[in-house]
Amino acid sequence: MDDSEEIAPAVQSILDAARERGGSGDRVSVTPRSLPDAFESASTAGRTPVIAEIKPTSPTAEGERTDDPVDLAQQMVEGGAAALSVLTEPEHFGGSAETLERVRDAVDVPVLRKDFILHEDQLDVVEADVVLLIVRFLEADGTDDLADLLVAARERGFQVLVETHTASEVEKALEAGADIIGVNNRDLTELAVDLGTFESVAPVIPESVTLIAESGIQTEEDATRMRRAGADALLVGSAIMDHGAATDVTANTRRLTHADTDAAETTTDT
Ligand SMILES: O=P(O)(O)OC[C@@H](O)[C@@H](O)c1c[nH]c2ccccc12
Repeated sequence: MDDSEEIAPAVQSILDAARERGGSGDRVSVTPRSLPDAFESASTAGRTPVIAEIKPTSPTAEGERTDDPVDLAQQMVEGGAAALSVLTEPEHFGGSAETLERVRDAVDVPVLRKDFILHEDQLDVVEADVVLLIVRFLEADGTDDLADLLVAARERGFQVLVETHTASEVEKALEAGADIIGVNNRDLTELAVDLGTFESVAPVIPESVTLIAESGIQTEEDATRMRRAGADALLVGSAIMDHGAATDVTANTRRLTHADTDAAETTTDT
């Protein structure tokens, strides 16, 4: 499938840059901190499982946060984040592998490496507990196959979050053997966010899969809405980082980790 004409120009530019990046050459081998266990212990402790994302900037953000990512990470954990996500994409998100390394050294929670991995050697950049593979971007010519990359990532010890946006992408993720699936509420063709995306896609995903609602979650109501629709965890960036403003990251995180934790169970009763 050739989607190059449909993808937003900002996203195309991210992909073009990603194609150029290689790995370090040395094969990474990691002993990961379990993501499902981290969600489980947050739930047991009465918190909504949240992956808080360190994203200094992005094509849709206004401004850039320049404070120390390690400080931000500690504030997120203090606010009850079950896991962290760190952008390592340098050109459009202000990320780096070094940032992820420093953050992972400073906290005990699992850390997701957020990047645009298109080839196996791009897995060999930095140790992380989880890596992201985006179904949509692995359909283009010249990229590795999703199923092969999933195996390659697991061989290195990584857990894998497979990102989807539609039911047919979920189908592909399941066929490839994904056991942690994210549904991105942000549409990569227009960069518009619609929380209805998660609600419409979630029902096709089996119970056995760890299911994550990604993007566009701003308020406690949004968090509750995603939990009611079946999210085991929420991936939140902008609402916690609050780009451009020196707001309280701990309080921003706490607001969402203390959103209605009964919401996920409520649906199973009805
Ligand atoms: O800032 P938000 O709307 O809370 O979104 C976080 C996260 O879901 C988003 O950054 C994201 C989802 N998938 C991605 C893939 C690459 C880079 C970034 C992303």
